[in-house]
Amino acid sequence: MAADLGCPSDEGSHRPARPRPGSVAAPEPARWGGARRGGAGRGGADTGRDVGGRARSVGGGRCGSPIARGRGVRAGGHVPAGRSPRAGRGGAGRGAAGGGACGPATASSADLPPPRLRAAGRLATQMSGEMDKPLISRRLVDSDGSLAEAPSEAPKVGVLGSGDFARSLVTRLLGSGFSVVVGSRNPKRTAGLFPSAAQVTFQAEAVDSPDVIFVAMFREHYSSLCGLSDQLAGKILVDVSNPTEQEHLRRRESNAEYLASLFPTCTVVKAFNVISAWTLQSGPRDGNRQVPICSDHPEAKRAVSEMVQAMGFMPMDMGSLVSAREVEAMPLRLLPGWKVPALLALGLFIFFYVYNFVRDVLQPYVRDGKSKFYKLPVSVVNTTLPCVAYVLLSLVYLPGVLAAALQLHRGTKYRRFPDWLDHWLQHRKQIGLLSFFCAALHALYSFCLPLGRVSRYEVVNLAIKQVLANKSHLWIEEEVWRMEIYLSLGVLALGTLSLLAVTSLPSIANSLNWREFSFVQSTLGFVALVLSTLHTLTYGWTRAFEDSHYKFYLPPTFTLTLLVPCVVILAKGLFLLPCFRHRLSKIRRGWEKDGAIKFTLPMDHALAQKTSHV
Ligand SMILES: NC(=O)C1=CN([C@@H]2O[C@H](COP(=O)(O)OP(=O)(O)OC[C@H]3O[C@@H](n4cnc5c(N)ncnc54)[C@H](OP(=O)(O)O)[C@@H]3O)[C@@H](O)[C@H]2O)C=CC1
Ligand SMILES: [Cu+2]
Repeated sequence: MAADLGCPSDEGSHRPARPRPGSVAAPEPARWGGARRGGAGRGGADTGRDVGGRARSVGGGRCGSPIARGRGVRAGGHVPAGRSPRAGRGGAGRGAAGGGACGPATASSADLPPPRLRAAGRLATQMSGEMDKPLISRRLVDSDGSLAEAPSEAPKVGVLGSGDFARSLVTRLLGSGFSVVVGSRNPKRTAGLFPSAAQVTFQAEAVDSPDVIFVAMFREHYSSLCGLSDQLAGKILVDVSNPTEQEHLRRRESNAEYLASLFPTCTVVKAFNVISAWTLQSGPRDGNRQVPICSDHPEAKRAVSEMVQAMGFMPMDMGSLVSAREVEAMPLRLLPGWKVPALLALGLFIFFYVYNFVRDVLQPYVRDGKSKFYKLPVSVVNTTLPCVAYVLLSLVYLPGVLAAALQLHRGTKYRRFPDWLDHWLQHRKQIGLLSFFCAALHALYSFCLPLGRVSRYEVVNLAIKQVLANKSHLWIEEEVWRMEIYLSLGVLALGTLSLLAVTSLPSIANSLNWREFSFVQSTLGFVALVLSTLHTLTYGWTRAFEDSHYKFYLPPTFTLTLLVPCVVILAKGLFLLPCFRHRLSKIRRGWEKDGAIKFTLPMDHALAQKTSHV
């Protein structure tokens, strides 16, 4: 497959003349200063990590690649003699045949010089130390704020391409202490776009000295690099590209695998495709620090991982190059995990909106000819939102109840739940957050209600009626109490829900231990459900029993919404009964009804004896 895609070998390919249009800064020893933010290149330099030329340790140090440690890769960067870095991909055959992929006809993957990869490993090792150093060295910053010159001993990295991504990458690499050489088809035109510390030259010259070369180009232009295959042999090519959704669906082979098939004598590493040019430029943030990396060659992967760390990101080992397809799919995903919960929320919203419309707008219009269509934008929405929030909240706790019932029924926890229940359990967080969102909107709408003309006219009209009826004091004690309790319970329910929402944020969740997390999510979540139920009941009060509230024979909306939450609350109450609680806790600790495992609870021998042979 790979060989078919390759372009013919081009041993005698001509090289373009090599003028040096880009400024090559005079090398100077590095002295590291404070962090800064400021303009360099197009959008301003970011805070890169200054680690160049100082740290010498890896593996043992805290900047040692977790990938290398986790996978048992030797820190020395040694490749066993005779073992090709690309042996796993069968590159030797392709390279020797010279018919398919780009590359010298005689080159094979077995010819790949390990020292080159070792050098790359050392390069990254140099860069990866002392992560807490200031991000950009003062020496690298010109008086005009642009990046000036890279230190002489800084390891050299190549970048092919001069587009948006290349420019951000170069800025960050320079800020992280690397020396960068950019390869462009037209260096004269593009040199001005890069910080002056970067050397901008023709592609052929740019790939000569660095061992690691970023290919910051689109896939369709990869084959235009075939003429450089001699010089690229044995080097690490970093594929940063992303396909479009259509391309991803159409092609079975990832961009990185395609690049590897074009250059069988190179080692291809997939990395950085999930990081946008903007993030590269502005610096990593908590949410998007992870950089998935995959390659068939552990040493190359380690070298790139350590560069990733040196640039302030977090490498994530995704295995061999076959995973590149999965890595390339990552930026294409649109809110994975939210589709079903969002559709569920939308479905519930539409159902309750139509139901409320029929009861509150259509029925008065049909029966009395009263136009209440003004209720559509605010009033009907505000009666719908709490229904959706409340039902969604109960749907967060219903699958847990169903799972417990299933375990009780089966008498074991070692049988898989049906797929639908599994999926439901996995989506509880998203359903809960959507419930919080609807509840928060309901609170906002309720605050805004008095601002509308409707409530103003209603108050004035009521006042006029009172005056005409010669009544001076309107005070219905029961209504006052109902509303006070109703409001207070609503605020408490929303407050508890916000606590749940906040603790579901990864940064907060990570700071809690398991017991704290489950207390908040399980116990407080249940409290929120009970508070919401009481809020709904005080809203409904006696209306469920009054005929006038059955419009078109449809019961009031709140009675419908009470259905699922009440089932959940009752079931939870049921599972708290000692007989169910003990059995459930035994099952969850490994006991099985008819299975091989006869489990005895240490604290309760008598009960264990009674139930172990049920
Ligand atoms: N932009 C982003 O935020 C991200 C981009 N990426 C990936 O990075 C790669 C580059 O993206 P981006 O910088 O936005 O793209 P651009 O179109 O801005 O840049 C592509 C560069 O490729 C070079 N190139 C080399 N050969 C050719 C050719 N034959 N035809 C056209 N251009 C050629 C050009 O540089 P020159 O003229 O100097 O040779 C050009 O500047 C893509 O694969 C993209 O998927 C990945 C993550 C994020
Ligand atoms: Cu409410």
